[in-house]
Amino acid sequence: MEFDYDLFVIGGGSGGVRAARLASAEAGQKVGLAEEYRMGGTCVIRGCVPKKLMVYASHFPEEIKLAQAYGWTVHAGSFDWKQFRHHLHAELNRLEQIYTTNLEKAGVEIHHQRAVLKDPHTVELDDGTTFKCRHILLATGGAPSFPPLEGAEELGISSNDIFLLDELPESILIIGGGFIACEMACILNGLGVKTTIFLRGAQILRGFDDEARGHLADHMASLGIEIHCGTSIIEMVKVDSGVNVRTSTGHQGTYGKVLFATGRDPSTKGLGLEEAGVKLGRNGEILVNEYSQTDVPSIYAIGDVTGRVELTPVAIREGVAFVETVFHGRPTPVDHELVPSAVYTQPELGTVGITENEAERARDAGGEDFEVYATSFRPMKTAFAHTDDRVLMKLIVGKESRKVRGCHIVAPEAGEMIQLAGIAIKMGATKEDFDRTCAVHPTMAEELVTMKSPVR
Ligand SMILES: Cc1cc2nc3c(=O)[nH]c(=O)nc-3n(C[C@H](O)[C@H](O)[C@H](O)COP(=O)(O)OP(=O)(O)OC[C@H]3O[C@@H](n4cnc5c(N)ncnc54)[C@H](O)[C@@H]3O)c2cc1C
Ligand SMILES: NC(=O)c1ccc[n+]([C@@H]2O[C@H](COP(=O)([O-])OP(=O)(O)OC[C@H]3O[C@@H](n4cnc5c(N)ncnc54)[C@H](O)[C@@H]3O)[C@@H](O)[C@H]2O)c1
Repeated sequence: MEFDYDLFVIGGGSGGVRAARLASAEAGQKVGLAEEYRMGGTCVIRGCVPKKLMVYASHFPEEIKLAQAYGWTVHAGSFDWKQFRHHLHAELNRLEQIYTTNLEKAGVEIHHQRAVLKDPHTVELDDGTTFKCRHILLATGGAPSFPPLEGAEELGISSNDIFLLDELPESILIIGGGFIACEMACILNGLGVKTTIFLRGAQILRGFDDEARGHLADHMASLGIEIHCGTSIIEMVKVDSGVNVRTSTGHQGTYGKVLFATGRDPSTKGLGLEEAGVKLGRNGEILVNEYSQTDVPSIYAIGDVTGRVELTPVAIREGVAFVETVFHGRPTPVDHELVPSAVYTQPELGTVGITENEAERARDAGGEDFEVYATSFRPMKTAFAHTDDRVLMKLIVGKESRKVRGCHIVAPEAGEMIQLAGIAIKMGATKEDFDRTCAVHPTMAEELVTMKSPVR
């Protein structure tokens, strides 16, 4: 068969862009890529990047309060959302252009339109053009999902909409207790929006270490964020000042906006997967093997659309491993073990490895026993300002192996700290390796190498 492309990538997000660039520039393949919205995908346009810039913006009121305690005569004044949004989008445009230019420089042919599969070797663009492709990589990511509640999509907004708001509401109700719910709650609260969270479960951030979740929830509440656990929304009605909401617990209230942060669905609708014979899992994710290959040998999938670990660095690594496997003849399975991550709340939660609960379950199932080292303290910077802010550092250590199997940090800049702890833990460091590492003083992170006795 004659092919138009050695590789065609559908989706110009974190995973797709990296795979396309490497396959073209390093492996010398003829590569095409289709992006239906904006180059850079979720992370650059409506995820990590604009979110982190909003995190920075939201920190200033607390910093200014601290500055006052340190002797500065400063006042927060007011926040100009429109000015910030203008600057934010100028920055996103700049990044989008860089992504496009880098792909072009690498020799990738970009098609700025939607693409779908026709068969195992054919893609079709929106304008009807078809291409024969030796390999096809699906990197279409995911999109916010709304619960099946009447009015949710019409009256509610998703994280996509936050970055485009004309003005910040006076109040917001956030539904959900995951990454996006907690980050957006801290951001919007920091920017002066009265913020309430409703979540179904008993605590925010299911799946994270229980002690870390409790510590963070307390801190978020102390900042003025109202968190209602065990609460589901059952009715939404549009009113002049926003949306009136009724809950399963009998609560009724009106909020300027209602943000659904209730998870994301893999973007597979109308992609032609059935026609091509690609199989989906229970949550609509594309099923792949350890090399990101689907059941159809010429079709691979990476990133959020595969529902494995939904993080940008993971999508990128899956893209790199795909190119190694398919174009360099070096079969490279993707390593999803011990992926560090951070939730950019106030303060941040950094985590790598197992939680105390997981360690308990593993032990009860006949696995290794474990020790918990933990400390909670008032950090020097904010203690000076007489705030009650506390930091939590926690290590889960294998009792026999002595390996540090989990690390959980709730602290300002925990994302930066967990990146470095993650290296040691990925290398298999033991508690004694941590102990013989000299502290850097005075820092918060020094507690990671000075915890002497297990607390449990
Ligand atoms: C609010 C938010 C904050 C986040 N913060 C972080 C963070 O701090 N750190 C982190 O690691 N991760 C974060 N994430 C997750 C991260 O953004 C994703 O894991 C990552 O973007 C996944 O990359 P991807 O390549 O799989 O897909 P995406 O980046 O979603 O890219 C998929 C692309 O495919 C395009 N597309 C879809 N279908 C088609 C089609 N048929 N034809 C053509 N184009 C198509 C889409 O328009 C999109 O541009 C965040 C996500 C959100 C929503
Ligand atoms: N800092 C980061 O790295 C970062 C930030 C944002 C997002 N992400 C990635 O994006 C993914 C998606 O984030 P997310 O916050 O949308 O998902 P999530 O899975 O973290 O949270 C979804 C929340 O919605 C709740 N929920 C689901 N259905 C519901 C319903 N019908 N009614 C009420 N509540 C419901 C869940 O219980 C959960 O609390 C994350 O898993 C993460 O991998 C990462």
